[in-house]
Amino acid sequence: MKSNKHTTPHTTETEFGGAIGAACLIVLLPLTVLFLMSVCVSEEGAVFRWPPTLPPHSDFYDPRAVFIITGWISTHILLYLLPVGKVSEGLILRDGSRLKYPINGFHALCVTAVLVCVCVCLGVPLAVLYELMVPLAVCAVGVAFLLSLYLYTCSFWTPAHALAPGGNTGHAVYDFFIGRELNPRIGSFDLKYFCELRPGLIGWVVLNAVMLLKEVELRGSPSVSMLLVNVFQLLYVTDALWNEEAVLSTMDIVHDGFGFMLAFGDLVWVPFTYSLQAAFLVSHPHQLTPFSALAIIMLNGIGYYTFRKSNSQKNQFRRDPTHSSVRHLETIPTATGKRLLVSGWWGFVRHPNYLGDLLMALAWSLPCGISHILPYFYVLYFSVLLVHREARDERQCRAKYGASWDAYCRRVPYRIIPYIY
Ligand SMILES: NC(=O)C1=CN([C@@H]2O[C@H](COP(=O)(O)OP(=O)(O)OC[C@H]3O[C@@H](n4cnc5c(N)ncnc54)[C@H](OP(=O)(O)O)[C@@H]3O)[C@@H](O)[C@H]2O)C=CC1
Ligand SMILES: CC(C)=CCC[C@@H](C)[C@H]1CC=C2C3=C(CC[C@@]21C)[C@@]1(C)CC[C@H](O)C(C)(C)[C@@H]1CC3
Repeated sequence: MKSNKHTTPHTTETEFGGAIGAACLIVLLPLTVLFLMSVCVSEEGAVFRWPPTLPPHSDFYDPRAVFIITGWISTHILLYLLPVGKVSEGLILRDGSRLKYPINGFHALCVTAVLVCVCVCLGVPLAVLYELMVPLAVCAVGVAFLLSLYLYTCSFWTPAHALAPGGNTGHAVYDFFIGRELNPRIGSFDLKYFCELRPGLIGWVVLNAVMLLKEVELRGSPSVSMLLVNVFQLLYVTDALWNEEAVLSTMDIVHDGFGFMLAFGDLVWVPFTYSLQAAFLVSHPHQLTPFSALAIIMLNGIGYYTFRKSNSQKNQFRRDPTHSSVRHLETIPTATGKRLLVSGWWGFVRHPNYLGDLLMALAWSLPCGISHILPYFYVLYFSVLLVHREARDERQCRAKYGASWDAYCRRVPYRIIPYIY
């Protein structure tokens, strides 16, 4: 195969502070995960305490963790390869082709749920994974680094049209971080699509279940707070896998390369930081009053309704604008032939789905009480991620739709939160 090194024009625009920012993030992101997990299990649970309470070095490695992570990823590779469910086509690529993707993530979730139930019934001590959380995270970081090195190296044998628009600056560290290749595959196995929805996302809810089992082991029964966190987050993950096809049109699949940022995000950040609320509740039990439990359930319900309805409305409109559920909506034309919704959910704010997601994020943290900042880490990080994501999407839409996008922004002035942002 011919190397593309000398044939691809380099992108000049960078994000995250360029090569220096990327280098810092490559070091800081894994340290942040380990720091948060260590603080979470400590008695004080204090993020701002200095020096931080860290476990001894010996606690960072356990051979069982290597075995578990290898087994977990292998199981999900097998489930991905099972010929069940339909096969969908992604959006049209620059060379005019369309890739095929198996839509069987929901099956993988169901099989995992059955396996977890069988383990519990057979008395397999799953709660022991709670003690292995830090070595499991260390091992997942190792997998993310190895995978990113593999992706970066292989990208030099990829044709120029298969590279991501933003991951080809020529700065090795930056490109390693952002990802050079858009849709890296081994045969028909799509590495980015697999990582985005399977091992990390399903791993997150399994870790939550482990926390619940640990709580039962320690206190005899699960708390209302723990049940709420588990049910809310399971609903979110089930929704993502039930609507798996919709991920094929997200910017991560369509626009972003697959490098350290997404590999680490999918395999480490999602399972080990999104499960912090449940981990926190094991070491810091919190009693909810029936009224606060009800208020939190309502908040999650409103958030989920906003998130699902707005995502479904846009997906339906993009698939078939003449469908009875969307044809009454007001739209504006664009030069590309596509139209933009200016009424319904997308006439309320420019990102109603982000608003719903943020309301849910708050509902996942509130069951932990308000005595510590740690369970609110997800809300804070997620707000930053969505504001940054909104700005990136805005740039891409302005480039795509020009004056029509400006007209949409005038018509719908608020980005995520009405009258505030
Ligand atoms: N839990 C987590 O960690 C994360 C969750 N998310 C969630 O993922 C979901 C997907 O988010 P994301 O991929 O960022 O983007 P969106 O689903 O918000 O899609 C943005 C795209 O929608 C289209 N669009 C925008 N405005 C309109 C309009 N008025 N009418 C019609 N089409 C419009 C444009 O694409 P086009 O015109 O080309 O169709 C635009 O690029 C969200 O619900 C988000 O909250 C995202 C990141 C992390
Ligand atoms: C700090 C760091 C390394 C950030 C990387 C960002 C990733 C963690 C997120 C980028 C986009 C994501 C999406 C989801 C999870 C988080 C990441 C990977 C998602 C799978 C969550 C479930 C949703 O329903 C979704 C499928 C729409 C969503 C897609 C984007």
